[in-house]
Formats: sequence, C-alpha cells, structure tokens
Amino acid sequence: MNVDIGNALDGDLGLTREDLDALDDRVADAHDRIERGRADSEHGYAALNLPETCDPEPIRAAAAGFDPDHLLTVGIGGSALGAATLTDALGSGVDCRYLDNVDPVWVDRILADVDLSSTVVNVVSRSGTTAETLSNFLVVREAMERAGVDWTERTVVTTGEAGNLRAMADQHDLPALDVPDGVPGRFSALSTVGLFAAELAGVDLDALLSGAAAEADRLAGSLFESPAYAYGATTYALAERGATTNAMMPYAESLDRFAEWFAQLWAESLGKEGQGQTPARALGATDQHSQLQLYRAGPADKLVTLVRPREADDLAIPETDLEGLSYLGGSSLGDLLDAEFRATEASLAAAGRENVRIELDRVDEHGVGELLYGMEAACVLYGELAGVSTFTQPAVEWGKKAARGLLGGGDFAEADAVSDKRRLEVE
Ligand SMILES: O=P(O)(O)OC[C@H]1O[C@](O)(CO)[C@@H](O)[C@@H]1O
Repeated sequence: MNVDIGNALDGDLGLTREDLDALDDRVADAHDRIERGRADSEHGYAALNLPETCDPEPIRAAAAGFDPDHLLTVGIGGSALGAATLTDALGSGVDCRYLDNVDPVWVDRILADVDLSSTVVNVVSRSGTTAETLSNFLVVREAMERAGVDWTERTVVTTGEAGNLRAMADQHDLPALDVPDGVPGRFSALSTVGLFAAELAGVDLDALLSGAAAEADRLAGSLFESPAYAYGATTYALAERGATTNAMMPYAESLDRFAEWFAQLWAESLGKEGQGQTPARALGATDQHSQLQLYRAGPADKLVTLVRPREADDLAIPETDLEGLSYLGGSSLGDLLDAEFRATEASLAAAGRENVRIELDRVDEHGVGELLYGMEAACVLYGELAGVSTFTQPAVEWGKKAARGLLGGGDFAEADAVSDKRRLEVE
C-alpha cells in the first residue's frame, strides 16, 4: 500500500509539512503504546496481531466439504462487513449474500432468490445476542425447514465463547468457529469472522494475511516511514484543523463495499466524546457526477481519500466517429478511469481541497490485505493521537435497549418520551 499525503498540505485547512514534523514525536509515542498493547494482546490492539495469530486451518476445515451455489452470511456491522468486503473484492464462484439488515421485503426477496438446498449459512455474532442477526437466522432456519432442507447440515456458526449461538451450536453439534478474543467486530475482517466467507468464495487466505503482515511490518515510530501511520496522522491532523468529514472514494467497483467497511471502522472507533470524523462513502468515477460538486465547492470541512489499484484488467474503447468523441476511441476504460482519478485529484488540489492518495498494486489478496490492515492501523493511531477509546462503542447501547423495550421485550418509557416529544408531523 502506498500513501501520498502531498495534497493534504498547504490547502484550505492550512496543514503544513512543519505541522506533520511537529506531530511526528507524538506518532512515535503512540506507536510505542500500540506496540505495547500488541505485545500484551490487549483488547483491540490484539487485532493488529491477526496476520500472525489468525490460523486459517480451522476456517478451511469448516468450509471443507461444502460446495454451495450460495453463501448466506447472517450478521451485522463488523460481523458482516469484513466478509462482504473480502468476497466483493476477491471472491468468485459462489453467490455471496449478506443478511445484515431486518428489512422483511429485502430478506424475503433474497430467500426467494437462492436455492436453499444449495446454500451454506454462516451465522456470525461475537455476542450471540444481536437482535437483527438472531431474528434473521430464525427466519432463514424456518425457510430452510419449509423447503425440506436440513439446516443443521448447512449451517456454520461463528461466535464468542458464550451466548445463544454457542449454545445452539453445541446443542445441534454444528461446525463452530471462534471469534478471537480482544478483536472488536470492526477490526475482525482478517479473522474467522471475515475469512470463512472468503475461503468459501475461493480467496487465498495465506496471500491475504501475507499482505496484512507486510503492512504490519511497515508500522514504525514515524509517520514518514509507515503508510498506515501517514494516513492516520494526516487524517487526525486535518480533523484537528476542521476536516470533520473524510470521503472514502475508491476508484474500483470491487472496493465499493470496502468504503462501507471503512465507514464503520472510522465512525465506531473515533466517534467518541464529541470528537470524530464522519466517513462519507463515495465511489470513483461515479461520484464525480454526484458528490464532487460538494467536495470541491462546498464547505472546506472535509478531506477526500482517493484509493485505486495501479494495475487492473482493462477493456478497449472502440474507435468512433461520434461528433466530438473521437478522443475516446482507441483508448480504454482503464485509461479513462485513470484520467478521471488524476483529474479529480488535481481538481480538488486546485481548489485547495485536501485529498490523500492510497494506491495498491492490484485489487488482489495481497493488496486487499495491505489495505484492510493499513486502515485498521491508521484508525488505531488516530485514536491514540485523539485520546479516545478506540475499541469501545458505548453509544450504540442506548438504541439497542430502546429497541428491545419498544418491541415489547421490556418497558422503555424513556424512548417513548423522547419520540413523543419530537412529534411535529406535516401531512
Ligand atoms: O458480532 P455481534 O456481537 O453480533 O455485533 C455486531 C456488531 O454490533 C456492534 O457491537 C454494535 O452494536 C458492532 O460493534 C458489531 O460489529
């Protein structure tokens, strides 16, 4: 992974090279803290050890013997997004679907669209108590039963040591993968949580973990020596100067879901005590015809992260005699995408709008391993510099409790009070 922070300097937000030089001592201290946390496998920091602690063999064993047309991963948040990022970017041969929401119309459509007799279900939940995941699994299980499919023959559980899913796996002797200790969901893509789907979809787990290990080897006591830390320190420094939004804009359809994964990583890790940086999901070249207007001419309160592979398969653009379009003919879609990437980068820089370029060699296992690990390490560094609790997510609990109460699982008058107070309906 290569990170170019040149366009983050001397823009509207006023970050300078001198500022980064001054920040580098704090990066060194943060790096020492991170390395101590890794050495002690402390909660959260343990995620940065996954390239060497994750053993692919149990994952391969759990996938062995299955040859499905479809894989239904039932999970939510980090228990779905890591797997989805990997199979969207690298998977092939298996139709991978992710039930990570409880929209009944959408779930019903997916269940109608797959052949449950040729489907493997991977139900994933560290806690084993997440309402959306358990509800969807119960719906999927009943659908399999109605279809005359023995769900116990086609279900793999990925969960923590305790909880409902572990008990169910034990009761029905289901294949069960352990969610690693000390790894929050949003940091678990390179663990059993993300790798079962990847394995079933034909991803080379060794190459993926090797890419992640290569990025881990580049962690260093200076932002100028580590791509991941260059990104983490620069995004932090820009946030300190008013960049309240970070638009993650990969120029590859295969990395669209990566932007969604990044959004959880960045928001749930860094959105603490009134701090944080809003991750906006964007896609190049598509959002040049959508969000770019705001990025270039709206408030100077954001940075754009431009991600692309240096190499990719290509498609020629045929010659044309269409008026004014002859410049396209004989070129290729890859050349056009490259020109659009560079034009967007230059357009933002020319307007004083900060942007960072991240490049992979290719969107392959090694490159995606570098990218996911690099973003995780960047996030951890940002959290250290910001002094926030990177690996917790207490703010999500109020809503969970309210949902349970409002569903009738117990009284939650506080939620009713808040909702009712806000009524001002216009019809
Ligand atoms: O794996 P679990 O326990 O079902 O949690 C799913 C997701 O919900 C959260 O705990 C937030 O509610 C995320 O951090 C996590 O990725």
